[in-house]
Amino acid sequence: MSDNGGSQGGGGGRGRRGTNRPGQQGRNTRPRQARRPDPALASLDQPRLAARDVLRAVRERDAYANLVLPGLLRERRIDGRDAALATELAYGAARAQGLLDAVIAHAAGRPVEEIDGPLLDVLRLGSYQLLRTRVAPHAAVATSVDIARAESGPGKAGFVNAVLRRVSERSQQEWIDALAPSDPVGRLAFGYAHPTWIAQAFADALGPDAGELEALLEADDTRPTVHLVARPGEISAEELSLITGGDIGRYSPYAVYLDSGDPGSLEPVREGLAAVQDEGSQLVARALTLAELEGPDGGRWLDLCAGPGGKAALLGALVGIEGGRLDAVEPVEHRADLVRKTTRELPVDVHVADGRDPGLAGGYDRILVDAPCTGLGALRRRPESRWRRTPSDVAGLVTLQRELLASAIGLLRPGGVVLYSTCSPHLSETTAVVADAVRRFEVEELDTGRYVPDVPNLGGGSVGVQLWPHRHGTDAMFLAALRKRGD
Ligand SMILES: C[S@@+](CC[C@H](N)C(=O)[O-])C[C@H]1O[C@@H](n2cnc3c(N)ncnc32)[C@H](O)[C@@H]1O
Repeated sequence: MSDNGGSQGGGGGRGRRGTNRPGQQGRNTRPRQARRPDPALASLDQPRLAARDVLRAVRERDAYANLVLPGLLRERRIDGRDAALATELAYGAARAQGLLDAVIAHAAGRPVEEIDGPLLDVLRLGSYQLLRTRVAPHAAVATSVDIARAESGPGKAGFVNAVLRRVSERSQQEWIDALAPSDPVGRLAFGYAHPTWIAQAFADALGPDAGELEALLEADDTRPTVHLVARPGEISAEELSLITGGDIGRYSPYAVYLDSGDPGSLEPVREGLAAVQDEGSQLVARALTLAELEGPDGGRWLDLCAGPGGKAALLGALVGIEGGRLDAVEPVEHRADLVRKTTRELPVDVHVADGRDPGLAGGYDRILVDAPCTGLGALRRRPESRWRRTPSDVAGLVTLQRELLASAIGLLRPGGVVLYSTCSPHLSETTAVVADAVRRFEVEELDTGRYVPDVPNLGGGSVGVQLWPHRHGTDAMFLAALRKRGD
C-alpha cells in the first residue's frame, strides 16, 4: 500500500494528531512491553543494541522499523547523538539488507537462511557499519561481537568475529565489484540496495530517461528530508518556517523542509497547525483543487481512499475556505479513526466503507482516488519495505485500483474531475490504470502538468505526471486528472 509519512508517501505522518501509514494496519508496530533489564546487556553499547533490537523486530515479527524505533528510544531514554546513531544504524541496515546479506553469505560461506536469526541481526548491524559508515572497523566488530557473546555465548561470538573480519577485508565498492550481477540494471540495483525487479520497474517508468536510474536509486537509498505541511487557514509556510527554522518548500505553497529533529516535538505539529507530509502528497491534493471543471464548483468533494487522512486534511481545509464539504471514505476502521482525528474541526464527513461501493449519492465535483498501491515510490521512508514487496503484489492491487477509479467516475457529475494518484511509479499501477479508464469510460485526460504549476522536469510521458525523488526531492508520486464528459 502506499504511504504517507515519516510517513509521507500517502499523506500524513506520525505527529501528535495521530496519522499513520497506509498499509500498516494489522501489523505489530508497538515496541514490545519493556523486558526486565538483563544485567548481561546493560554493559553493551546501547544505541547499537537498540538498532539490533529493531532489526530483530523487523525479522521476527514483520514490524516496521520506523514505528518500532521511536518507542524503543523513549523507553530506554536514548537521546541526542546516541539516538541519531541508533536511527542511522537501524534504518540503514534495514534498507541495505539485500546487499548486506549477499556479502555476509559470501563471508560466512553459507546462505543467510542457514545462519541463526539473532546472529544474522548482529551480522547485518556490523556489516552495515563496516561497509556504509565511517565507524572504525575495530569498533564495528568489537561491539557486534560483544552483543553476540552476551546473548549467545562465546562460540557464536567467535563466528560473528570471523565473519565480520572477512567482511572488513573489502570496501563496499570491492564487494559490489565482486558480487554484483553483470547486467546493468541488476548491477545498479545491487549497489544501491534495491531488489532488481524494483529497479527494473523504475527504469520502465523512466522510459526514455532511464539513464537517470542510477541517480534515482541513489536518492532512494538515502534518508529523506522531513517535509511539513502548513495547514491552510491555520498557519502559513512562512510562519511555520520561522518557528521551526526549516526552509520553505520549493513547489508546494504549504511545504517546509526540516533538516533534523523530531517533528512530533514541534509546537505547531503538537497543536495540529502543521503535520508531517511529503511535498509530493501536498502537490497531489492541491492538483485536485486546481483541475478545471466544466461548470461551477458546487463544493461537493470526495476522498475515496482517505486513511490515514493526510490529503483529506489538506482538502478539507481548502474546500472549507470555499464553504464546501469533503466526504472521506476509508474501509479500515482504525484508519478511519485516524482520518477523523486528522480532520477534526474541518468540514469533513468520514465514512467507513469500501470505495468500490461506498453507498454515497453521486454528483461530486472533485474526487481524489489516492489508491492503495505497492508504495514503491516511498521506499525511502520505510526502510525494510523494499525487501518485503514482491512482484506478485502488483496484480491484485491493479484490479482494486481499476475498480476504485471506475467507482469514482460513477460518482462524479458530468464535467467533474477525478484525480487518480499512487505513491508508486510502477507503470501497471499508473499509466495502465488511467489508460484503461479512458478506454472504458466517458472521461478525457486533462493536461495534469498544469495542476502542479512551477514544478519542472515532469518528463514527456503521455499520461499523467510522475514526480521523482532525484528530480524533485519528493516521493515518486504519480497523478493524472480525468474529467467526465458532459451529458
Ligand atoms: C495510499 S493510502 C491513502 C493515503 C491517504 N490519501 C492520505 O493522504 O493519508 C490508501 C488507503 O486506501 C485504503 N483502502 C484499501 N482498500 C480500499 C477500498 N476498497 N476502498 C477505499 N479505500 C481503500 C487503505 O486502507 C489506505 O488507507
